[in-house]
Formats: sequence, structure tokens, C-alpha cells
Amino acid sequence: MAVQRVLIYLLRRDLRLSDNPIFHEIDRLSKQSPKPFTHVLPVYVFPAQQVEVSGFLVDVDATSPFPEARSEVGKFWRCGPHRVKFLAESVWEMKEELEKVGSGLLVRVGLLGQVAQDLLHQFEQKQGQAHVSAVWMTMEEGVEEKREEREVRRAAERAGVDFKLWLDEKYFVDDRDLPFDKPTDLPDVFTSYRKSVEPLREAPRSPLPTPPSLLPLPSFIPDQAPPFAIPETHDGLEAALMKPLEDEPLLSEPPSFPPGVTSAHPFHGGSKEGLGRIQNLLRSGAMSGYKDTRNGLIGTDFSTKLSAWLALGCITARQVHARLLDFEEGRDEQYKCAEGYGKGENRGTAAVRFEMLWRDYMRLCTRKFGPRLFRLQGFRNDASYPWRTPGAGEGGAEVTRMVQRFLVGTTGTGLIDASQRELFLTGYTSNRARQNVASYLAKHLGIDWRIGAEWYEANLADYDVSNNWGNWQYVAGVGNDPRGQARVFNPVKQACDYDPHGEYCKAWVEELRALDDPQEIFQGWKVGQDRRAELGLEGLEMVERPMVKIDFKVGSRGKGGHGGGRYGGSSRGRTSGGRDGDKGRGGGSSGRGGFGGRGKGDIRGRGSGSSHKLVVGRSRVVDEAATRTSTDLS
Ligand SMILES: Cc1cc2nc3c(=O)[nH]c(=O)nc-3n(C[C@H](O)[C@H](O)[C@H](O)COP(=O)(O)OP(=O)(O)OC[C@H]3O[C@@H](n4cnc5c(N)ncnc54)[C@H](O)[C@@H]3O)c2cc1C
Repeated sequence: MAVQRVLIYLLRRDLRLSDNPIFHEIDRLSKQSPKPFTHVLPVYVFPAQQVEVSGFLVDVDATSPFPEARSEVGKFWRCGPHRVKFLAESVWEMKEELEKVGSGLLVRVGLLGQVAQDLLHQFEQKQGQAHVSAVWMTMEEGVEEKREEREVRRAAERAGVDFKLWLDEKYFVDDRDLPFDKPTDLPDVFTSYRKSVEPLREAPRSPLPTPPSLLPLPSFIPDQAPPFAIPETHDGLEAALMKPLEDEPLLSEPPSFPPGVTSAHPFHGGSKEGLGRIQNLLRSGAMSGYKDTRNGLIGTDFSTKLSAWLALGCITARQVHARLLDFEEGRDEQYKCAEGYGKGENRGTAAVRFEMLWRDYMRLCTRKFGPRLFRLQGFRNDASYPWRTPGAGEGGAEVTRMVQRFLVGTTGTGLIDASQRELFLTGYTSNRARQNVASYLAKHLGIDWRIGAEWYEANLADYDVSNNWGNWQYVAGVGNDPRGQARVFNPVKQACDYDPHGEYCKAWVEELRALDDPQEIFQGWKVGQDRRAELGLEGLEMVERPMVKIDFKVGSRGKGGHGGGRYGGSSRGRTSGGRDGDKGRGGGSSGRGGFGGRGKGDIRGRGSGSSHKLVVGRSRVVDEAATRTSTDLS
């Protein structure tokens, strides 16, 4: 029997068959004679430093050889239940899709470099039967991801096997079309970058076709290294990934899912649902209305909700763009009943392209600044802010307690508490809410913004290293925001603008449902002592001891309108100006278990009792003046 020439393809955040440069190339090469490879082994590795893999242990006595996948500052699980589920679904669908085209997917756990080394070693033992000709994978940004690439390269070199790092073509503007050569040439202001690649509608390349079939798996399939075992079903896989998170939940006393509320992100992982979502948005008209609804808070359709599929590479930005073009040019009859069909680019479709360019930009910033993405001083390398840190130092205990309340959503500021509970319970919260939460932690509380970024990493279904850490930096004032520390969101004013009747806050913060006056919903502490018992608010820490009292006169606003359905459903967000280009863009570890594990995740907790005015960065006190600043900016 002829020796099989095997290509190993290590999948990462490129979990799709269509518009995938590696599968496309495999398909092309398989038509050549002689073929460079006779067999292909696609492999997905759950990376042990990012995803907790102890749930795959088979032997009860076995101890995981890997440290727990916990964040650096807060010690949170790095990949919480919502992303675990979305990821498991995406990986499993990838496996099934590959099986349909004559291939398959090998699922493994461990450190990518070690797994690669182990696979290559096992193949070496089978010299007469199969020979690995090459290892391919796509390139990612991020410190860990780069380390993984170096380790896989080294493993391949040691085994005398070719290694190739591919560009993952999942972004809007292809790297090969960037108007600069070196990462350091990326402008530090988004607008300058945007202008350099405009017109956006002409910028992306066309998606690559889906291979109709693939070369088969090799006849020898290497084993998973002990002490782990890989489940053979999707349910088994998800259960193994969930186990450590269930044994030690992110919060010991989590908020419960409030009655009558539906998730704004009820979606599942995998390309099929992602691509279907783009079509639904176009058919329903939601894509065309996006510019006007994107600052909404309630429902599935105020924004695209494409982020989680984009983050894992289940879909690509240029697939979104291609479908927008089909709609705009009137080339796809399925959209013909939707407003704007065949009428060219509209405000909504243009705005979606604009946001996808932000995603590109954040990724390019990671490439430019490397490890500074994760540093407290940020891209700006600004060490001037007196960040407050939890832990043993002076005032550290109070900060620890504040962080616990921030995580469970009992701060006393309605919008922040609603968003934090929504995030924890559903794995999603809107961009508007994210901006406010980040600004609240970093600027109103002056607390180390990395704790917030880590909490988002743990909870977001759509976590993306560049988007998350880049946006946190941006809002915290240490990233690539030309306005830096001057940009502050007043979450009370923002609630008035984007949740004028308090529907969103009441949906997620059940304790506030007895209230009608938005002024009280957004700032529970404004409810008079005499009414607290009657309204069931007596003894609530968030009402009696808000972490900060952020003033804003509700009556002074009055934009009116709000997002439709009560507590969720498929309503669209309210129409509101929001930002315009760059202008309004806003916008000490506690040991194992971190804050959530030990915290009294109490809705009616005792708390530190401290309620204080805002202390931020350079001793700025956010008051009426800052409120005005916030009004101007967002
Ligand atoms: C503090 C903070 C943390 C964030 N963390 C993440 C994260 O981990 N992963 C993530 O994908 N996005 C993150 N974002 C960006 C943004 O909030 C989400 O992309 C968006 O809310 C996802 O919902 P959507 O798909 O409906 O977005 P839409 O409004 O429909 O936007 C379409 C797409 O454009 C991209 N996009 C939109 N806004 C941004 C932005 N500000 N920066 C970069 N790309 C953007 C996303 O890929 C999104 O899917 C963060 C924003 C903030 C302020």
C-alpha cells in the first residue's frame, strides 16, 4: 500500500467550510496531479490556557497536567458557560459539515504546540503507513496566539515537516490590500485608517467558494494523550467543557433569570445559523434599519448579533458584505420584498460595513501594540491614572467589595446593574450598555479596567481578544481614543436617552419593577425612605448604599420613543442619534475563585455600606459639568 501523504490542518477561529482559504487551497491542490497530499487531517484543539479542560479527565484520580484556565487579575474562568456552549456548537457543526464532504474533524484538548508535537510523534511511529507532509494553520493576533504559532512551528521543524501560517481571510479588508506595509504604520486614529481604505463598499475581496468535497482522513488517527478522553457526541463534549464551570461557578450567588424576559442573543454556534442570520436581517429589513436602531438595548434585531459567529470565524465579514451587495444590487430574489431592495447602499448597510471596519481596526491595533493590549497603561502607555486595585493594600478590601457588587449587578445604578445581569445570564449585552459599563468601572469608580475586560472575557459569547481588550482600553481612556480620559458616559443620562421608560432596567433588575418613575429606576437611592418598605426595596444594598450617586435630572431630556416589546422578544431598539463616526464613539487578585467565587452575590447583601461621590483618574469628580461633557460626546 502506498504511503499516505498527510496534511494536518489545525483549525482555530476559522470554523467554517465556506470562504476558508485553507479548505479552498486543499480543494485546488486535490485536483492537481500528482497531488502534494493524499489525505487531510483537520484538527480542533480546545486550548488549555483559554478553556478549562479538566472536564475531559477520565480517571477520577487523574489530575490535570494543566493549570486552570483563569484570568490574571480577577482569577475568573476565562471561558464561561455561554461561550463554551457557542464554541462546542460551532466545533461540532464543523465536524458534521466536514463529514458531509468526505472528511472529518479530530477534537483534542491541550496546549496547541504540545498537541501538534504529539500528533507528529504518533505519525512518526507509522512511517510505513502515513507520512505528515505539512502542518497548516491560520494566523491570529494576541500574545498567546502568537506563542501557539511559534510552538507549532517549532514542533513541525523538529519533526522535519513543512509549516505554513495562513492569513485567515475573515476580516473586511484583506491584509494584502492594506495601504501600508508595517503594522507600526497603522494610524492611531480610526478615522484616518478608515479614510485610507475607503470607499468601504469597494474594499472587500469576494468570498471563496465552498469545496464540494475534500480529501479523506488518513487511515491512521492518533490518540488523545492521557489523562484525557474526548467524548464522541456533542452533548458529551459540551458536558465535559461545562463540568468545571458547574463545579465552581463564576458567581457563588448569581442573579436569577427574571421572569418574562427573553435573551437578546438566543443564537447557536456554527456557520449555518450565522449565514442564515444575515439573510434574515436582510429579509426583515433590520439590516437597512440598523443605523437607526443600533443603540437599542432590548430584543434580537436592534443590531445584527453577528459578533459571536464573526469572532469564531463561523462567518466572515466579506460574506456579510457579499450578501449586502446582493441585496443592494437586487441580485437575490429572497430579499425582494424588503424595503430598499435593489436601491444600492443605504444608511443601514453602510453602517454595518462601518462597524465591521472597526473590528478590523481593533485587530490591527493588537498587531501594532502586541502585549500592550493587556497592560493597565494601555496602548498609550499612560501611567498617570491612580487606578484603584482590589486586594490587600490600602483600601483594597473596599475595592474588592465594590468589584463583587459590580459583577453581580448590585451597584445601585440601574443601567449598569441591568447590563451586568444580562451579560451574566445570557452572554450578551449591547454595545451601548458595554460602553456604559466600561466607563462606569474605569471612570466613575476608577477601578483597574482589566478586571472588567476579564469579566467580559469570561461571560461574552462573542468574546474576541482584540475587540474586547481594545474596546475596554478605548473607553478606559488608555487606548486609541483621541479623546482619552475626557470621554465619560453618564449612565443615568444614557439610560434616559436609550431606555426612557426604564423597560430595559426593569427587565433585568427585577427588584425595580414596582417603580414607574425613570428617575427612581435609574437611581434607586432616590426612592424616599417612606416608600421603600411598601415597594419591597427596604434593605436592598443597591438602594440603600449605592456605590456612587451619579446625578442627572431626568426631566431635562425627552427624546421620547423606546424599543418595543416588553422585556425582550424581537423588538427593535429605539431610534436615537448615537455616535456619528468617531465623534460620539464611546463611545490585586483575590486568589483562586476571584471575586465572584467568594462574593456575597447578594441582591440583598450587607455590603461595605460605602456610598461615595465619584472619584476618577486625575481626581476628577463627575458632576453636572461632567454630565454635560457626556451629553456632548455620546
Ligand atoms: C467594553 C467593550 C467590550 C467589547 N467586547 C467585544 C468582544 O469581546 N467581542 C466583540 O465582537 N465585540 C466587542 N465589543 C464591540 C461591540 O460591542 C460588539 O461587537 C457588538 O455589541 C456585538 O453585537 P452585534 O453583533 O449586534 O453588533 P453590531 O452593532 O450589529 O455590529 C456589527 C459587527 O461589527 C463589529 N463591531 C461593532 N461594534 C464594534 C466595536 N465597537 N468594536 C469592534 N467591532 C465592532 C462586530 O463584529 C459586530 O458583530 C465590545 C465593546 C465594548 C464597548
